[in-house]
Amino acid sequence: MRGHGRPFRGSALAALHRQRRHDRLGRDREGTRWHRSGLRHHGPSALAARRVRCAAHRGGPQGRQGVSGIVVAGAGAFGTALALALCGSREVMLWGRDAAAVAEMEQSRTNPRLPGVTLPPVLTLTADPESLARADVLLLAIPAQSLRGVLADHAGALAGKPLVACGKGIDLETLEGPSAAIRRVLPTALPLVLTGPSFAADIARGLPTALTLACADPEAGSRLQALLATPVLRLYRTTDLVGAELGGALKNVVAIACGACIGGGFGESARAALLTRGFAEMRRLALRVGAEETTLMGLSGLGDLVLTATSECSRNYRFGLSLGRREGFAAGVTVEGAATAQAAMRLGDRLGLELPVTQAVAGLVKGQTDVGSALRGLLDRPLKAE
Ligand SMILES: NC(=O)C1=CN([C@@H]2O[C@H](COP(=O)(O)OP(=O)(O)OC[C@H]3O[C@@H](n4cnc5c(N)ncnc54)[C@H](O)[C@@H]3O)[C@@H](O)[C@H]2O)C=CC1
Ligand SMILES: O=C(CO)COP(=O)(O)O
Repeated sequence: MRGHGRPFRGSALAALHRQRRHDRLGRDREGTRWHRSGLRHHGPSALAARRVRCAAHRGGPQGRQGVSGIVVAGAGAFGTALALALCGSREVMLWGRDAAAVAEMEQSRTNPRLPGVTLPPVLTLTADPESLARADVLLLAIPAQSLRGVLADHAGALAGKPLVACGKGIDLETLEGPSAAIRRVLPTALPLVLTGPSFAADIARGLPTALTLACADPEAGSRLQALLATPVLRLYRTTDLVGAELGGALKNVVAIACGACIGGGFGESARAALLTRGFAEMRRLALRVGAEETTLMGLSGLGDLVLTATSECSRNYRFGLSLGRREGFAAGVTVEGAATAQAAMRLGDRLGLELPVTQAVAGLVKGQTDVGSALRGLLDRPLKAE
């Protein structure tokens, strides 16, 4: 049973201690030490890493004082789902930029982007930017092309804190992922990435989900893992930020290709080929910019690709379907793969990499080609070793 509807009873500290005990057992089995004084990470975000430790110790009392431990920024489908998943046992606030939309959510206790889901009273909603300043840890469920702007607009509130990027895309201007955006705009913050196969609707309903949490500082990563995991939201940690965020970003491009393939009537065998060759491209690009193979093979890469490129619950896949069927697509729906296809193309060009599936998607999105021509272009490529 999930904790929705259970009032927060100031038990965040106790919950955290339980989690840490649990985590310590796991780490002992792995042969690593939990108790370690000092920080391994001595970069500009060392202060933020220290904050993680302090937040872990202060979670309960802070909650009782009404100072939010965790703020989820971005009251769309994913931000709302994450806030719902965490709010049963922790002090969580969901922040949205649009005061009218937040007021409507507060009044109806629903989010139109998550039909059929009720927001429990324990989940606090706000449009007040001051709430960002009071957070110990922030989850940023913001689309990739807006992230840098949000970081800059709220720099004073976010500087020096652990910032968990939950969006999946590559910035069209900088050709960087969310962790680099955080480092670029807020060098004193501690960037983390939360990514992996997870539809907001599934998380919001409390269905079991496993995600990757990436943090360059292993100790801070462990603490955030303990803070953000729930009985049904299982987090695996890695220090490979680049691999985690690129897997999450690039799978959206391949999902558009797979949707277009089915929408155009080219069949499931062709989709399997696109998924596999698309994954080869994801791997080629990600490894070139420093990602680790194991990350690409894990939840944030292959895992999320399999989910997104085969399910009509995915907006990227559905967008691809509409391209294949030559239908329109609803405006205002977040389709990260559209911009990320262009960004990945530019990155590939800069690095001298061949990314034919990405190129086809970029052409489709821009209306420069149709699905039939794009597929023929892929089939006509010179025969080569796999
Ligand atoms: N919906 C899903 O199943 C999942 C989504 N994600 C990722 O999460 C990110 C957000 O997606 P969703 O929440 O689904 O999209 P959404 O379209 O439901 O919501 C996006 C939210 O971002 C907010 N936003 C946009 N620009 C903003 C800005 N400048 N300042 C403040 N807020 C801003 C919007 O107001 C909106 O509330 C995307 O990168 C997506 O790939 C990741 C995993 C699952
Ligand atoms: O990232 C997702 C699933 O892991 C959500 O996919 P869409 O953005 O395509 O809906």
